[in-house]
Amino acid sequence: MKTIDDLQVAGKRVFVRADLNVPLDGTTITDDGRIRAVQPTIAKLAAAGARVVVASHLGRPKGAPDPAFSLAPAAERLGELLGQDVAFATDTVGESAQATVAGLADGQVAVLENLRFNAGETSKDDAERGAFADQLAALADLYVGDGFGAVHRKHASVYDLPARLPHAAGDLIAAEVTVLKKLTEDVKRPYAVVLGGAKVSDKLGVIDHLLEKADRILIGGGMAYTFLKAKGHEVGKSLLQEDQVPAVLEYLARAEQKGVEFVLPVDVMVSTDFPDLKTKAPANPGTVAADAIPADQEGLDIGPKTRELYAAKLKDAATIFWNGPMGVFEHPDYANGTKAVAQGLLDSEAFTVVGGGDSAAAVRLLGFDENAFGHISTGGGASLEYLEGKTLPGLAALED
Ligand SMILES: Nc1ncnc2c1ncn2[C@@H]1O[C@H](COP(=O)(O)OP(=O)(O)O)[C@@H](O)[C@H]1O
Ligand SMILES: O=C(OP(=O)(O)O)[C@H](O)COP(=O)(O)O
Repeated sequence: MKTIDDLQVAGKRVFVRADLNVPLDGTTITDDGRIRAVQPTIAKLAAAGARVVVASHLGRPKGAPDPAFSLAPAAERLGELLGQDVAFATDTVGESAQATVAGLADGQVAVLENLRFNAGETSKDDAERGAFADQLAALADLYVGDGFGAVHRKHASVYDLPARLPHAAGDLIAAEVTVLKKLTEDVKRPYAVVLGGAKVSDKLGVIDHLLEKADRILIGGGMAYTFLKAKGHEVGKSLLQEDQVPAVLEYLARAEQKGVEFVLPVDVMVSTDFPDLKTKAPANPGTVAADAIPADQEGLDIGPKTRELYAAKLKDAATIFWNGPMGVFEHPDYANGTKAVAQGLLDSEAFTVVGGGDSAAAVRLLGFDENAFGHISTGGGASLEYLEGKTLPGLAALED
């Protein structure tokens, strides 16, 4: 893979595919970690005289403009971090984008509006994605892939665009791959993996591979309820991926055969209603045994006994990989499980890797020192699929 140092960027329009998918409260960025992570690449290109065109997705809009998912706040924050004005195009490939890019002088930076406001970005149809990639390619001379959090997506800006322009990997992708590679080669044991979060259907599949690698797999977050259901327990209104129950049963059986330890919640925090994340009004959750979730309740965090159990299961690990919060950490009443796991990583002697936009944000928002962890990856699904040994579209596309 070429790096940006291999490119002649002075005077050129350089398209940087970043992952600026940051958590927002309205238009306020609650954690800017992903912007800080890619800022050095953008600063380096600008300092070398490039006209930098930054593009990203944010959230999952449905292929059409939606102001709730605008990248305008991210563009503003990027400008603050760079200490220079950053232009913002109010569309991605239309008149505003074309005029904004045409107006860039050497060393200046622009951010385009959310790539996913265009159906072509995420289309499964090669021709539709290709047509959108052609429009993006018209805005640039060179391509730098540095959105590590999205390299597992076969999307136009990640996969099709680099085939149309001379390309290189940015410094963030290079750094992420260097650390994650270590976990695929020589892993110190016991190797514990903690999985949680809300993107359950995306992430359940990686367990298939982890069963060949990990010694211990701890399950929390929204993912836990599909496991509890597979164990024959009712899960009330909790997140459930019913169609994955047979796969989970197979994982549990294979783990037993292989001597891989699956650790599931023994108790959970529940409520009849999803908490108000805006006002953070007290939610007064109840605590119930994991096999006794009432039909009208939703599991929103691991319970106190599970917190202790998970801390104990992490204590003697030599390597820990963690993706996905243990609960709805954005509300203080459901943050304790995520806090306990973060603390569990720090209390171990292990080499620790935390992956994922929300997991990394949770660590910082809950007051932990990010430098105390071995590595904080900007990608959750991306790092899991990398560890799986899969060919990631956004990395394959950067190869020569
Ligand atoms: N039990 C649960 N029910 C619903 N949502 C949950 C639950 N546990 C965690 N979450 C949510 O999961 C989200 C993060 O999931 P995900 O995007 O998969 O993680 P990451 O970005 O770290 O890869 C958080 O917004 C959190 O509120
Ligand atoms: O947040 C992201 O992934 P993550 O939650 O796995 O860390 C990336 O920005 C990818 O977003 P997507 O899962 O909507 O494609």
